[in-house]
Amino acid sequence: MKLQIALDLLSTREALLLLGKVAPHVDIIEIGTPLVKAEGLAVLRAIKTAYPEKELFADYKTMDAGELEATMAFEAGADSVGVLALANDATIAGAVKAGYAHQKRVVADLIGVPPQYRLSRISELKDLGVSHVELHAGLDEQSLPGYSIVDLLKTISGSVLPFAVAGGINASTITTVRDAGAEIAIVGGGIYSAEDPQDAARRLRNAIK
Ligand SMILES: O=C(CO)[C@H](O)[C@H](O)COP(=O)(O)O
Repeated sequence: MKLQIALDLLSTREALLLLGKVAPHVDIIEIGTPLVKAEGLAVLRAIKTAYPEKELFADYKTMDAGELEATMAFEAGADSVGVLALANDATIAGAVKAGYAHQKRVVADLIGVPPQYRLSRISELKDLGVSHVELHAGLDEQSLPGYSIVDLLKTISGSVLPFAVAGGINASTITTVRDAGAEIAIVGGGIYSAEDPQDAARRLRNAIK
């Protein structure tokens, strides 16, 4: 299983400072939605220039104009881009078309898809040419009473596509995510909010070695 850091920060400077500490421990660098909203395409270019050997994921959460937004991200250096699974099929198909054109990856983010529809939506996404999905409890959902990553993981069992997982993963839950069959564990706050982000990233890496 790969480890992806979600840079849900507000400036390129903060992102580069954090990566200076944690990059050796992660496989994929995610430009988080707040960061790309704050800094635009320039942050993709800056991070890809600084870390050309790392896979770069742009968390666009695209809901419309799939081909255009995916193309923008790919041309700025992203290796993969996120489109919302809730988007219209035409949006998904547009993003997939851009992925083929650039030989890069489109990830459909299941955030907001009700649990009972997740598996059927994944089958439809597969038919649309999507190769990977993200099982995702967003920051707001995680803050609700009773949120449990174990319950979240139950809803992906039987997926016909490889999946990443995001939803407040930390060093004590990452092995559960791996054991559920995830291809990628995405960690944001578990690293950037830790007292010692370098140590947090190292412990996450060691847990899944
Ligand atoms: O996309 C996101 C929120 O919408 C986050 O990047 C994702 O949830 C990972 O962060 P965390 O580990 O803090 O949940």
